[in-house]
Amino acid sequence: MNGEILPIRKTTVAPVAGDIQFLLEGLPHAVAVFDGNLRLESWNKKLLNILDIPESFFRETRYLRDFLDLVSPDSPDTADTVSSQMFQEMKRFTSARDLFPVSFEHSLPSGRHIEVKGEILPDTGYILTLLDMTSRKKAENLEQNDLQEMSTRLEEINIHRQTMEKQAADAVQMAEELALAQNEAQESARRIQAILDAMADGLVTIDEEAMILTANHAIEEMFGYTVDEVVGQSLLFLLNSTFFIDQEDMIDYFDSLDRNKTEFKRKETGYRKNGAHFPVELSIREVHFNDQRQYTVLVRDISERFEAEALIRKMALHDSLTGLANRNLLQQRLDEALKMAKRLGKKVAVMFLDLDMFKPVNDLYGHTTGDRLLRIIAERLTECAREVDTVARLGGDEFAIVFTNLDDETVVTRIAKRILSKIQQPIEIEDKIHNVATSIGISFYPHDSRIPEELIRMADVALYQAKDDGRRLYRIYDSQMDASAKAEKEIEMDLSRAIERNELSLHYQPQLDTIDNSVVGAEALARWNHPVKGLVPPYQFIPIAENCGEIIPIGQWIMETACRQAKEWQDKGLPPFRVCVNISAKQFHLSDFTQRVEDALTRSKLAPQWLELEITEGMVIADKDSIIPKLEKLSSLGVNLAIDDFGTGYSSLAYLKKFSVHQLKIDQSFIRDITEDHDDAAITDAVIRLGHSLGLTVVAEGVETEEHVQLLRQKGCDVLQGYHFSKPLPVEQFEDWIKAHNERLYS
Ligand SMILES: Nc1nc2c(ncn2[C@@H]2O[C@H](COP(=O)(O)O[C@H]3[C@@H](O)[C@H](n4cnc5c(=O)[nH]c(N)nc54)O[C@@H]3COP(=O)(O)O)[C@@H](O)[C@H]2O)c(=O)[nH]1
Repeated sequence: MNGEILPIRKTTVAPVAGDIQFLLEGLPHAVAVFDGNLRLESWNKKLLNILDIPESFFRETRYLRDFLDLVSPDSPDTADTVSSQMFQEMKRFTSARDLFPVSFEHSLPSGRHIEVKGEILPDTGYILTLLDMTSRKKAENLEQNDLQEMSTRLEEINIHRQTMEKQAADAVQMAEELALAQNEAQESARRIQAILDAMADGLVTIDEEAMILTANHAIEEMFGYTVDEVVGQSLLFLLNSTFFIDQEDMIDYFDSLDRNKTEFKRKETGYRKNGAHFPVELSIREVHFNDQRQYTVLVRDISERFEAEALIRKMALHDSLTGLANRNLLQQRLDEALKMAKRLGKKVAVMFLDLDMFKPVNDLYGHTTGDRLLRIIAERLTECAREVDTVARLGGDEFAIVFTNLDDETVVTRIAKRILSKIQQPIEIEDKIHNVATSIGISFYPHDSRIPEELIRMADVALYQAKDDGRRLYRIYDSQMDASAKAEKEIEMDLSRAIERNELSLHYQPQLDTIDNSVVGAEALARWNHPVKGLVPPYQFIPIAENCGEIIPIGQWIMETACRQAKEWQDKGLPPFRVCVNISAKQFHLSDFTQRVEDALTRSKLAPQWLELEITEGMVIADKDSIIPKLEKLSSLGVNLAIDDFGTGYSSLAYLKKFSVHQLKIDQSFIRDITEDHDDAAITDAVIRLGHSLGLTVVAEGVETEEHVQLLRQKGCDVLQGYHFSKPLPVEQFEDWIKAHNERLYS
């Protein structure tokens, strides 16, 4: 009885052609059965669906060859694939005697992916089964980080599974019925066995003692045993069950099944001959034969579904790049930590972190480097935190940590200090050293709040404060921060609409040649006329715009407006002078920044030598090597480059030599007290000499008095700017000022 299905239930139904058809329709895959001459004998409807053919196709006599033509048309572009070669081979045969069993995967012209199986039938004939693997194939190709697609995949697998379950259940039932007629029709039974053997799911029948009576071919493939080795064993032989204690227990379980239900499902662990474990789903049905109770057990390998579900669970809670917890898991852990802290009278801390200088690394060296850097940061954070804490990546360069079970808050401040120093350690990626840092905000339960969402918000507010206070430091939340954070958020929102609402304008402050007092330049300074708050000074809104990224559109608007204005003045006949535009770090580090400058010049038709870009020392020092080509490109365009606020940063001669800059602007803090403070005077003197030794023009800003003018003239400073000449003025007033100045100068 090796591999055959035993008669299970007495029936009056005799196995006639209609039964075979019925059975074929119940199978989970498309089937075509051919006689010894490879002429189509029977088929099921799934064959029509999978091959996309109408029922009329079967009106004429069909042969195996016709099907192979449908599955793999002779086309040069498919001829190279293994499956196409296989089909070519099969097409050469004219009778079932020449054929051989096949099993391979193939992509249909329709895009469906199928598994093709061909088996020689016991007496004579051939059975071709086509299993639709499209959803499984799609699932194999899924990107790990595409959670959405994974969900779709699971849905597809589930639908596929449900369909298979239904079909398999039907098949089992039909097998039972048809098997009853074995004695009357051995021929049909053998055919049935062949068809059941073509099933992808394993099928065993067991007696009341849970001993295996029959098994189909899929059981062999699934477990690695031959049917002979399986038959006569307990069902437990195929399982590594943590549910069934022993054979007795299993028998009790079967006994206890609800007789009113037709089918029972259990998830179990399959146990292969080679010792490997794999998840299986058992669908158990009770049947009666000669007054004896027996069971059919359909065994489905659910490894794929199991893995997909596990992966989805993991992806739903973890960041795919770093493997850290994601926002969802962080929230879960925070909830748990708060519950535990409440019970045990402990404290909990929420820490928010935001990397400084990550964006330029990402922009300049690409996302691969950016990703590697983030992974290193994740490792460092994990090293700093304790085992019990949850380290999460919230997205981009934002991280968070939940500290649980704290006795006192100092543990967290100690860890914050450790993190600050650890993150600042240089990171080497592909022979390149990168320097990033982090700002940290912290809130505490129960001190700040008992509500998880509030604690998160407060840590975020504290983080903002840390950034405002100069970055690379940590701040602990206090309620004062809320008011300023709220105001800042409001400004952020309003700023995003400032351009379209026409609330921004530029004021211009003249720069004069020290020798002849002619106007050589005008610095464009942004002004924001807020509808409610009135005039908001740039030192208030520019840093916020930088923080929230709004500086990119605002900075672009400023550059375009200044270029247009300069050209307009030239067209009006004013003696030409440079228009100087402050460029923020975020703007400058844009990969297409030079293109943006070129576009502004093209659109305004301003010649490049009349545009000066003011950048700060910090901006260029942060990434010297990659900045040099950018500065060179700008310089080759003919645009002037000035280092703003010189003296307040690195003031390194070495970098100045390398950069194609044209001008140094001495910071106004040195000029203010230059007449009284010897140090300021000495620094100003040194900067002027340094600038000249490098062939640069030196500009002094913040010139407020005639004494300033005299002293700076004495020291050889080239250009002067400050309230002594004029405050920054709106366009019309600036025009009036310049006309009056020129009249005085040249009349
Ligand atoms: N990225 C951009 N930053 C900008 C832009 N416009 C302004 N800013 C930056 O905002 C800061 C404040 O600017 P503002 O209030 O306009 O102050 C400038 C001058 O008004 C002021 N100044 C000039 N002369 C004097 C003086 O004699 N005394 C005195 N007390 N202040 C004076 O100095 C500011 C110009 O500074 P700088 O840019 O360093 O040349 C300021 O940091 C601006 O950079 C913008 O469009 N984009």
